[in-house]
Parts: sequence; C-alpha cells; structure tokens
Amino acid sequence: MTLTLDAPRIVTTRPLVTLRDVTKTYGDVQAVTRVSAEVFPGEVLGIVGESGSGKSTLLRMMNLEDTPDSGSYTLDLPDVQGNLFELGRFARRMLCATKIGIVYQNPHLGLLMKHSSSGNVAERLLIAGERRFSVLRDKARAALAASEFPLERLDAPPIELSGGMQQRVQLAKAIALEPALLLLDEPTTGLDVSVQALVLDTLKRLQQDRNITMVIVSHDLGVIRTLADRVMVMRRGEVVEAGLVDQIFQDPQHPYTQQLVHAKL
Ligand SMILES: Nc1ncnc2c1ncn2[C@@H]1O[C@H](COP(=O)(O)OP(=O)(O)OP(=O)(O)O)[C@@H](O)[C@H]1O
Repeated sequence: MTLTLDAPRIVTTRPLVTLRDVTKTYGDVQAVTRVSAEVFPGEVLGIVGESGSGKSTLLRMMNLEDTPDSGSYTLDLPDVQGNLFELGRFARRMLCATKIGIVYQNPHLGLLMKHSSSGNVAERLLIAGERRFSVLRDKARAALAASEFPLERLDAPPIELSGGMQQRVQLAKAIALEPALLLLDEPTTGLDVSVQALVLDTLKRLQQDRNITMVIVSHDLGVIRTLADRVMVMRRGEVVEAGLVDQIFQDPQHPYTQQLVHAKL
C-alpha cells in the first residue's frame, strides 16, 4: 500500500500578495514603516490597530491609489510582473479594475451616489472594456445578487439606499470582475449592529463560495475574528504582532495586542 500525504499549504502554495518593507510618510508623519506581509490564495488577512496606526494607508497602497516612499508589492498572477508600485498610471488603473476590488468604509469613495446601483456596477465592467449591453446588464445583476442586494432596487441610486445596501453595491462593484484580491476597509463600521452582522454574513459566504483572497482592515476585533484567518496588528505605522487569529486572540504576546484584546473582552 502506498501512503501519500499532502504537504502543508505553506510549503506548496506561493503567496498571492507579497509586500516588502513598505514605508510611507506624509510630511512629518510616518504613516507606515517597513511593513512586510504575505497573503496566500484563498486566505483572509485581517489588519487591526487603533485609529492612525496606518491600516488604511497600507490598504490604499495595496489598491495602488497611493505610492509608498519605498518598498515593493507583487501579485503572483499570470501577466502581472514586477513591483506594482512602479507601474504607470494607466497600467495601475487597468490592474485595479480587473484584478483588485475594494470596499471603503465611506460609500462616497467607492460609488457614484446619484447613478443607479446597477449602473455603478456596470461602470466597473465598462472600465475593464466590456461594451455589450446585455453582458453588462447580466453581469451587474449577478454581482448584485451575489452581494445579496435586493434586485427590485437595481435602479435605485445609492443616495436613496440604507448604509447596509450601499455597502452591498460597493461589494457587487468590487466582485463584478471576480478579482484575485478583495480589499475591505472597515466595511461594516458605522452600520447598525444587526445590519453589520448581515453584511458580515454575506462577506463570509462569498469568501467560502468563491475562495476569494481578502485583506480586511478593521479596528473591531469581532469583525476580524469573524472573517480573518490571520491577523496583523499595527501600531504607529508598524506591525507589532502577526499570526493566526485564534493564536493572537487567545495568547497575545505584544503588550499593545494584549491591551487591544483585553479592552474588547
Ligand atoms: N493623505 C494624508 N495626508 C496626510 N496625512 C495622512 C494622510 N493619510 C493618512 N495620514 C496620516 O497617516 C497616519 C495613518 O493614517 P491611516 O488613516 O492610515 O490610519 P488608520 O489606522 O487607517 O486610522 P483610521 O482607523 O482612523 O482610519 C495618521 O497619522 C494620518 O493622520
């Protein structure tokens, strides 16, 4: 009898996302200092930390909206080579439109508030080059359905929707092209607790059904615990601790992480 054992994932799988020594300053403010991280395919990485710790800045750089002072960023995808921070404006735009999706805390950053919800999602497909009306309509509808958006409200502009519904439109826009990487910046912050739980359920289901690689930023440890496999704790621009979610929450090593975890309990 031949016995075969699967090698551990960590050995067999290359990271989808690799950040190396990423540093960003704004004037005198050191927003992110030499941050390195890897995210494996199908994994959810959570980033926690108090306000001003550099979480959103890091995520914006991963969405190529902002360029660091130094450091590198690679995505292990066919046709994507080199340090993405060195790409020109057009290449960045195309890469973000086709391979990376983002949901912001503030829907005004991600949506055209007075355009229809389906139009907002179709816009993402248009940027990626789709021109056939029936494909635009069907794909937008499918993405909104997957985000558990009520389809009878397809024509409603986000400005007329609740906060939870606005986040679902952002999510639909972000996943419309089945991105390799989904970035979530405080996606449920500011929503009512019950709505927050529903949006988190949708995110969890989507992640499980589609095995999407995600990076989620939140100051809420409950959100990170619900969604993430691994967590990175940031303080004043630096990573102070990183590891599996269960390990970090049950046995935090850094005094700052201990403080965060105990404050939550
Ligand atoms: N565009 C900018 N111009 C100047 N300073 C900035 C800019 N963006 C961020 N900063 C500063 O960089 C630091 C990190 O901010 P960042 O928003 O990344 O933190 P955060 O952990 O996401 O906080 P929050 O949860 O409050 O959004 C802060 O001191 C912030 O004031």
